[in-house]
Amino acid sequence: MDVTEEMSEDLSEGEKGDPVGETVQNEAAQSETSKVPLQRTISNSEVWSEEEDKSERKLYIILISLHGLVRGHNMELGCDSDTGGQVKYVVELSRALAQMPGVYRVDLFTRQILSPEVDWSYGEPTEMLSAGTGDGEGDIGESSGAYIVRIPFGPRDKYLQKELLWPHIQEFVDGALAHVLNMSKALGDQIGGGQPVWPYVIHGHYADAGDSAALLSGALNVPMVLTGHSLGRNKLEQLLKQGRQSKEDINSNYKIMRRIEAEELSLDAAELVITSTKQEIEEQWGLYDGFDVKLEKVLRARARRGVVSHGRYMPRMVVIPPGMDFSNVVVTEDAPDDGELTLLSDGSSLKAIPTIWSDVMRFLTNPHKPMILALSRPDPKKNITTLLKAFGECRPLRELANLTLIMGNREDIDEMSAGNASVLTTVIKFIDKYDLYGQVAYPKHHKQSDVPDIYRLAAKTKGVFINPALVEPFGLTLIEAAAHGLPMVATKNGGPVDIHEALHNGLLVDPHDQQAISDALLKLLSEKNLWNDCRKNGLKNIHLFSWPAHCRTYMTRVAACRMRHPQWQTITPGDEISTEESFNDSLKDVQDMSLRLSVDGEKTSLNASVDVAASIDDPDLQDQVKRVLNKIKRSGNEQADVEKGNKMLENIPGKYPVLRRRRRLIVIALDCYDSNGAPEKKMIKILQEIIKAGNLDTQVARASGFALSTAMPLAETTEFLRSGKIQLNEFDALICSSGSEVYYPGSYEEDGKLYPDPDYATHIDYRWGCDGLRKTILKLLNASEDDSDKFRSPVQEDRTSSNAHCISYLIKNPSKAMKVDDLRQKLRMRGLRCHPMYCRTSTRMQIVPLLASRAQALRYLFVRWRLNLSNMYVFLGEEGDTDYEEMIAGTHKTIIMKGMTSKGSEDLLRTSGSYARDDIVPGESPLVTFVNGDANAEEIAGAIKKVSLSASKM
Ligand SMILES: O=c1ccn([C@@H]2O[C@H](COP(=O)(O)OP(=O)(O)O[C@H]3O[C@H](CO)[C@@H](O)[C@H](O)[C@H]3O)[C@@H](O)[C@H]2O)c(=O)[nH]1
Ligand SMILES: O=P(O)(O)OC[C@H]1O[C@](O)(CO)[C@@H](O)[C@@H]1O
Repeated sequence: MDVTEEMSEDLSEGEKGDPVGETVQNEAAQSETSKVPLQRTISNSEVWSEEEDKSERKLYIILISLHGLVRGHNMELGCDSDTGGQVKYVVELSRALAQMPGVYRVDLFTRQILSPEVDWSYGEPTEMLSAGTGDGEGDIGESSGAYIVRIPFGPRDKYLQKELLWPHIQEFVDGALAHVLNMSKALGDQIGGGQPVWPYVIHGHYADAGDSAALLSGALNVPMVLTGHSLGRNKLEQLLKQGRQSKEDINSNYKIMRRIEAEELSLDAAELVITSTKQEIEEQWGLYDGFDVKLEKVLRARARRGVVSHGRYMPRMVVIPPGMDFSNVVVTEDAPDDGELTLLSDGSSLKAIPTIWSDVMRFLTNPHKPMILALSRPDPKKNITTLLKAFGECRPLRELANLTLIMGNREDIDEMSAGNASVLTTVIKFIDKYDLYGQVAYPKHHKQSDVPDIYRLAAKTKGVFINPALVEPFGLTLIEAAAHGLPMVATKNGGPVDIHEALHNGLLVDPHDQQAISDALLKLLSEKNLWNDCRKNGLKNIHLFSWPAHCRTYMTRVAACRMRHPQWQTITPGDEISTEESFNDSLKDVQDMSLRLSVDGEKTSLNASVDVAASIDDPDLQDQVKRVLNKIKRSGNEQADVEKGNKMLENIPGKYPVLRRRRRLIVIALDCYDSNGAPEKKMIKILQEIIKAGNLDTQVARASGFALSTAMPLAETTEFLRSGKIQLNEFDALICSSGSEVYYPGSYEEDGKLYPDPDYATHIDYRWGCDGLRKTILKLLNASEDDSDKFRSPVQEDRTSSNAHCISYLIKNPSKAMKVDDLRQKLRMRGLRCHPMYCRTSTRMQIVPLLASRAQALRYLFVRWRLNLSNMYVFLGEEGDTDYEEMIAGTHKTIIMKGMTSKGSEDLLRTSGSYARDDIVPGESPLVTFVNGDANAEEIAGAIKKVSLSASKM
């Protein structure tokens, strides 16, 4: 049964909804033409208002493109599977966004690669792409502009192609988080009046950066945007269709299942998905569990009418095609002449022509013939070999034209990746087979600056650009060709359909149909009028693809997202305070301040107090006083006297977690349970030893804290600790119920009762639809809410373990339980975004919010209390609950205790054919060490030292 039908009782209101996604592309440019039927012109009021934002907003935007071969000058494009159009896209987008009024800084995060295998420029920690335009009042801001920020992660001295980066994503996220916290603070000092300037949006490009952006935006509680560029499900479909590799081989070569899961997670977390074409929404994203065209329509219509959707969400999709950098384009609207080529055939003026022309022409017997140009990475999916066959087997085409293949740069084919090498070998074999010598050019090298000249050469010969890719998500080369007056023949699969609809500059073909390819090329090359029309149309409409127009639409769409950023409800002394002494000094200052207020005017009115607060020089102190006053205001007593504030301030030391004053946190996350899911007694002993180990070194002991991280709820955790006579306040933090609650023993406590951190609750609340989930899970698992029916029901809600952000179930028979992969898929298909997991030796299933987990809880401690992740030491077993893998990697240090856990819950994690643990966790890392489960305090302290040392050598 169709999912929307199945949900009919929830979503019964047969709304019509708008068409899915919206093509609001480049409306500013669009107003210059009325010819483009597929685009909806959005109204001026929807467009980012320059005037308003120039004065009021100073935005900080983060883009992520992960693999690291990204730089602002002489980009290496087309060399391998990492150096594709996305690199150019993100660099040009960063520059263009930084030019937008209201945008202060754009950071493009990528990997720092310090390896002799790649150019030194990829190792520079930062690179300025463009200077800022200041704050709109003529000042150039200190940190404004567009920057590439290179974050080290994974092996420092090795280049890793994008398919191998998956196990290192957690480390990237932590490194990026540290940068964001510093930058937000620095920007706060520069332009935010001392308040942190949080990222306005975090935008992931491609699956890997989407995965990272989901975690980072979740850790910071800011909106996420996604651009897919090229989608895994589509690639898998196409590769299977080609029939050359089995699904297993495709998975092992391309890590395709891990990539697909990353794309699904990105859909779960993103507020907005930017696509380059309409086709990408319907036919590509439509293949994903987490996106359903029909359901998206219904949910959007309901949201517009304010009708509840029972916690179901679909990201908003919007078509905004990329722009182009026109600065290197030289073209005249008139038909080209071949004057420069004539000079060349004289042999007298070689110097007058671009070098790349002679590099191409040396292959050709008659360089005056029209040139069929293909320019792409030598990736099998670009289908260059079918083009070669089409050319080689079509006599009239060979007589009429030459073929030029620009396939990146190469030194030695044997050194290239298997896929790329096989394309090049086949090309050379076909040239030989069809005896195409003198008719096909395939230069070994070209520079980025040569690319415009290559298009110009093809246009001069009245040639044609061809992109025969099996599927092309967008196709930057097609707009580049059009901008140079070169008509196109392009695949009818993917973006070219939209490009053709906008530009009318050529013909579309079935890329699997060799005959159709040669026919289309012949037609376009031989019908002069058609060729001229296509050239003119392309040139006339190319302005539709402009970056400034892209950015205006982009900013409008982002502005419509529900804005979120870290906000603490509870009183927190200023961010600056890092030592106990300075903390106490500041606190005393605030108390003095308050005391003065109350002495000066006993019943000082709140407004008068606010005025006095405003006169305090120190912004942090001022902030603290304001917070207290606001709190009084919120209490509803307009004329509240300041004594009340004093009382609250006096109470701060007792209420305020000591975490901020810690330099090091030892986190114990050992999942040791017996077959009933009860905590094993041996845990007590090991907890005692770890605490002892942490206190052994008296120098660091004072600044060291402990946290316990567990699937158990608070009551059970407390009970267990008591049974071992371990004081609750040995721990600074308790991360309970699989990361759905955080407690600070000794703080947030009233009448001996411990309350969870309310700010954490707000932080993880994103997309949490508790009631909808409860209902759906009962349906999916064929379970019953009725206690009298509980013997028949395969699961039963464990109410004592559930809380506002965790639904816990007892599993009756783990061998029959649905795997996490399956359950998550079914929930996603219904628009329910959450984090399902099994724990306590598969005796419990817990559903927590999408971005809540024990790993994310540690990131929260970093954001909230500035306890740097790299100063955390996490103790784990060799197995654990299904959220355990995410805790192994990251910038924290991990100590794995051997033989501690007899059984985890991993059996219930993945279905067969899914991705593997190696795609989540790095095989070896200097940040991970091992110690025996029966180790004593000295041995444990030794392991802590050992991992610190190996980490310091990274
Ligand atoms: O030898 C080469 C090959 C390519 N390029 C350049 O690299 C870019 C390639 O981009 P594109 O043709 O769009 O293909 P991909 O590399 O596959 O890029 C992916 O990302 C792009 C941006 O989203 C989308 O347009 C594509 O459809 C998608 O496959 C273009 O600027 C080319 O000029 C070179 O400079 N030299
Ligand atoms: O073949 P795939 O894996 O879909 O990758 C293509 C993508 O990879 C890149 O080349 C680099 O990330 C992109 O430019 C492009 O989006």
